[in-house]
Amino acid sequence: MADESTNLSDFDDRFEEPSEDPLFSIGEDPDRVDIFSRKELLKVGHVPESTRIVGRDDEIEAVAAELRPIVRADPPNNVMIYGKTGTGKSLVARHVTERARRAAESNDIPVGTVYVDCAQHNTQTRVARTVTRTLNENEKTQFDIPRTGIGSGEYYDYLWEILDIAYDSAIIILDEVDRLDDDDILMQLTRAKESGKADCHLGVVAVSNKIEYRDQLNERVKSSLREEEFVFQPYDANQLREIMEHRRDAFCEGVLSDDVIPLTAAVAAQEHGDARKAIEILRHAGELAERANASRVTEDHVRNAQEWAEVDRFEELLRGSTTQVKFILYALARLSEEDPETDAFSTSRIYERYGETADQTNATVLSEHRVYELLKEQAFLGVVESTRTGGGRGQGSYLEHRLVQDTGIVLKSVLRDSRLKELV
Ligand SMILES: Nc1ncnc2c1ncn2[C@@H]1O[C@H](COP(=O)(O)OP(=O)(O)OP(=O)(O)O)[C@@H](O)[C@H]1O
Repeated sequence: MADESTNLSDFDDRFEEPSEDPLFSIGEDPDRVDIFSRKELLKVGHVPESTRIVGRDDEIEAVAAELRPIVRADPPNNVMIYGKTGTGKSLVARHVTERARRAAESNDIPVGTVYVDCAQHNTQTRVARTVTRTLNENEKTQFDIPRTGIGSGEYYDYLWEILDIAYDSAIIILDEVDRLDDDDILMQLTRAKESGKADCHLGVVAVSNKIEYRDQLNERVKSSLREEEFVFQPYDANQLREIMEHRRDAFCEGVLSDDVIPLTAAVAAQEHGDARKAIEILRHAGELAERANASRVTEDHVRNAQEWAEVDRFEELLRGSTTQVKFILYALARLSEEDPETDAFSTSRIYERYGETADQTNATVLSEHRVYELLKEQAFLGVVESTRTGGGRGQGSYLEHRLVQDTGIVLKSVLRDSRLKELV
């Protein structure tokens, strides 16, 4: 592994000036048209200002009502926001929390706010560390909180002191809260005041796309959380269109063809009304136009960007699957392509094609039974649909399998695996 402290500028310098490196030469193409003017508006994680937030007024008002007491130095209510991915949960949580902080501060009430992505910080220690280090106001507390070497208990000790010294209230957003490996953190935070650990009001805004999350919490956590729940509904095509219209200025004037935003909205609405997907497809369509040196972003760029997004999503679904599983899916995809009249294929037919595929790349060929088991596993994951047929007279019943996703998408995705590339 490379030494962490290796300075890249120490590497052998073959190009005197960075601009001389042909790999990075931008070139002055007189016909080149700029596509983006403020691309950052389409970046994942960008928090748009309030004028760009569309169609969530009721939700913003509802969440704000729970946090409003902090403006009068009263305790806020805890909030739980559920909803499918890309429905604006994190956005609303962050937006309302920030506005609450500003409103309280204009009344001279200091409010601390922290955003924790629990997918990244999924242990009690990591969450406690992030919250403590973010809220630590060094000039007021004189604490220098270590990054490593102490456990959650010590972080909490610091935290309670920081809260007492620096704040009247604090709001902690726990995004993707279902990814936490331990719900004790919720107990610690929601009971801090009543258990006398801190004198500051603490509000938790928890966000999850798993509606069943609450049922998994233990009774003590549930009773201390006593939260207000909100469920965000997916966006329809009109709302998605509005959301993108409000970021149109990410592009240079006149480069978006008229049908680009409506088409992107229609595509994302079919998916399940995911605003993130819509914004990603729009950005990628622009990048494709840029790479092709086109002067406008067109419907074709959107369609290609949509396919790219689907291949990406399918790849995500296969993350962690072995190359053998990809051989099996490749075999099934090829069969479906070669024989479009047939809707589903028996295990033995897939096995035969799989054997040829594995042979071609000199990979180990698994037994038919193992392939059957792997197909059943893929059916469980929703990649394959397996149905039992009656079979003919004298034949027993057997399983037939078909791909759930479009064949082209599956092929593009599995062929990204370097072992399968040689099949092309
Ligand atoms: N109402 C809206 N107005 C403007 N932009 C929005 C709106 N809703 C979502 N977005 C944008 O869509 C993207 C996804 O939103 P967000 O991250 O809030 O979704 P989420 O529901 O938290 O999704 P996940 O569960 O996957 O985290 C962000 O870039 C966000 O800015």
